[in-house]
Amino acid sequence: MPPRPMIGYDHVTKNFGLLKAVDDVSLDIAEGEFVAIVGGSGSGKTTLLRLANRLIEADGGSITVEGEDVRSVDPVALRRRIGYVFQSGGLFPHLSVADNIGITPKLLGEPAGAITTRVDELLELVQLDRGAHRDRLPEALSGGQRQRVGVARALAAKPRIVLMDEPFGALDPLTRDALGDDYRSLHRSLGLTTVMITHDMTEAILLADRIAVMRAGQLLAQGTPAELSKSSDSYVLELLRTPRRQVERLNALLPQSGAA
Ligand SMILES: Nc1ncnc2c1ncn2[C@@H]1O[C@H](COP(=O)(O)OP(=O)(O)OP(=O)(O)O)[C@@H](O)[C@H]1O
Repeated sequence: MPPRPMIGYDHVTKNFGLLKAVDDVSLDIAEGEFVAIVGGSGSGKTTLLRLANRLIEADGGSITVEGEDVRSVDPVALRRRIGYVFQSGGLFPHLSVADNIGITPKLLGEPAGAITTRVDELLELVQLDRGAHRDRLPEALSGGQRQRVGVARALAAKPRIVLMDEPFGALDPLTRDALGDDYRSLHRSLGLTTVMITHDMTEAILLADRIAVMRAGQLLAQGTPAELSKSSDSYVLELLRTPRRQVERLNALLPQSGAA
């Protein structure tokens, strides 16, 4: 028998009025896996992600998290078990970095001393200097620093699963690369299961073990980049060709030596 998935979508459907935002999607995400969801704007990626922690309720099919049907789990309890990183950080503007990171442990009733220790551990984990950052407000951080705080906050309640909605999309390419690599290391060292939405196929190929391609609410294809490259679907092949075409154009434009 195959091991039980950490997240299992079984023929899941979500409608908004007449629109099928998620249309009969089945997808299993194994423990420890890093899965990227790619697809055009409006293809249902965010809806699919939010169905897992019941920020949105499904109309049909079923979803399990760690083997439990999410409908049988209290939504607030479920969300504390699943870290969520928003595109823009989603930090509370009036709370300091430390209070943003510590908000879930505080809601869980942990003692103040334990929260302080946890916040400091998390700042170190996401490579932010404690002294310089713990008391700042989000407005006094760069975009990359805000996303690091967003990751720290998502990890505060020690979740086994992290969902990320375009976490690095709004960052400059160097910061984006660094943060992606750092998060990938955390994913591995903490034994997380991660589902990340991205518009960037290169990022998906470099960071994820497996890629799920959405189009018009449907899951068009899923697999490793090598498996997807054998797809018979022209949209999937086109998505996969994009990074290679960019490299070819770059190679043609940049001199080979000194380009690194
Ligand atoms: N609360 C809602 N009410 C009505 N329609 C919605 C709602 N949320 C999403 N939709 C619609 O469902 C479809 C899928 O939206 P979703 O946000 O899941 O797409 P996406 O692939 O994440 O898009 P993007 O990449 O632009 O964020 C879109 O057509 C969107 O307009």
